[in-house]
Amino acid sequence: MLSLQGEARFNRRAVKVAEAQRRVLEAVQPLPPETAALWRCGGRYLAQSCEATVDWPPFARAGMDGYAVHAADTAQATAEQPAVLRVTGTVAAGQVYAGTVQPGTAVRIMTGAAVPAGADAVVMLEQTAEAAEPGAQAVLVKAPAVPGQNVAPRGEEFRCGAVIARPGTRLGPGHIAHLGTFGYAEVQVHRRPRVAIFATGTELLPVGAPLAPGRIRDSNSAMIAALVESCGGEAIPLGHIADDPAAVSLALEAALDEADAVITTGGVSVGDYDVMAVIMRNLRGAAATRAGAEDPEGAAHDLLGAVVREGAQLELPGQGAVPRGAGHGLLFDKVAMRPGSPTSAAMVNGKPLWALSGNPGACHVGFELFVRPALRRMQGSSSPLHRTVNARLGAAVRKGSPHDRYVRAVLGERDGLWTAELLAFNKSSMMASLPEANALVRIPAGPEGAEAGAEVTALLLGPLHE
Ligand SMILES: Nc1nc2c(c(=O)[nH]1)N[C@H]1C(S)=C(S)[C@@H](COP(=O)(O)OP(=O)(O)OC[C@H]3O[C@@H](n4cnc5c(N)ncnc54)[C@H](O)[C@@H]3O)O[C@H]1N2
Ligand code: MOO
Ligand SMILES: [Mg+2]
Repeated sequence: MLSLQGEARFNRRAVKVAEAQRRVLEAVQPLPPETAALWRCGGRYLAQSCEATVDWPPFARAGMDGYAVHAADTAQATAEQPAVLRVTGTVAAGQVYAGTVQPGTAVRIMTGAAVPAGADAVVMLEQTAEAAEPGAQAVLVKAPAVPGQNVAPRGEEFRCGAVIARPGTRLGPGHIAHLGTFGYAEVQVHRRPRVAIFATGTELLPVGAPLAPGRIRDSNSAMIAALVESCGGEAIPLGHIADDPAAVSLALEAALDEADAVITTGGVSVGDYDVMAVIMRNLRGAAATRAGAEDPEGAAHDLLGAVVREGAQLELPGQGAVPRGAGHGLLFDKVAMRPGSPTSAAMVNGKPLWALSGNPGACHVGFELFVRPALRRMQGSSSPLHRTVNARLGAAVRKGSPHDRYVRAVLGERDGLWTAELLAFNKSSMMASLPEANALVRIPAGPEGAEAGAEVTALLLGPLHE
């Protein structure tokens, strides 16, 4: 069985969270654009610039059902002494009134219809009455109208040519409404990353299996799939694999062939069976190996295959230069944070590979900090990192830590300020607090934790209204 010898397993160098994020974001590229039907574009990232193709509204539009009038005709109107206007026709939404409204006349009009030429105001139906004389075709206006009343002028909201959405914008329902308005039946959006996911761990069982002594179900794979889908990726679940280097290497190669990115969970620490740690370690030397290789793809293949053939006896080059954005090699294999310190990431032939921790809490944090921003970037996002807010801690944190901690929390508003209540059961190995958390709160490294009311940074995990 695979085993890392001596000191070799301990010389991983921790990088800071921001540096690890920078390395991942520099390494990945937006996927090519594709054409998608507008109604399927919610949550997708624009790969084109979109402009208003007409003034909006495109014509002066009635905002009420009532009568289109000359405001001046109604200046003296009261309930007791209404203005009497001759009604010359009706215009429904979608119709265009052929004539011009002359002084002393009115046209009955419906909400959304084009206000006829000549009229400068719409009087709502409730401020009018039918004329008493039968067949008189007249309306009594009981209140004065002012010019422009209940009329949305042409171009009030958008001028033709104005930019309505830029490349990198994540399309929400509001953007979709604009694009529909301006005739974008199809839109150029970045392709969704196809993300293969597999778990390593001999103890793992499929979710549908009964428990057996010492065994647990692979819940991380499904959690990661949900996380991938929540940021626009397409999850390709590949199941779980025993801690067998040959099997894991093969699965990894198949996953890399099939997908744009791969996420694994488990086996990244220093245990005897932590297979992913060895695979990531072998990618450490990738830059050096590749420089001397005639066939870079072949070299990459060897780097994975070497685990199978040679296990821990590999000749491992030193840390060397990290090939940032270069498309192949380790990005980091330790992060100065809790939980998730063994979280690792690499590029393999231009595709990102994340080896997340097996501990569910650490797996979740690793995804949020290093995978979500990158999947956003692969979709062309112009702001891939989490939105953060400054919040006050609801209660003191008594525990110090040598590294920044990312603690699951519920963020809410108290006395007009964001307040973060840290959740119980938020250790790396725990999952009880996962569903409730709407933020990850950063507790800075230090010997003493933090006081109640201390200002902290909270990374928003999802829309707060959900
Ligand atoms: N001697 C040391 N031991 C450990 C260290 C260390 O520095 N020195 N680091 C600890 C830290 S921190 C973490 S985090 C974990 C990381 O463990 P791995 O990423 O190697 O994960 P595993 O060993 O495979 O599993 C850990 C834990 O999670 C459970 N697990 C694994 N996969 C799944 C899954 N798909 N679904 C649900 N649960 C899963 C697994 O059964 C273990 O209980 O290492 C510490 N150890
Ligand atoms: O770094 Mo580990 O994820 O804390 O427990
Ligand atoms: Mg382990």
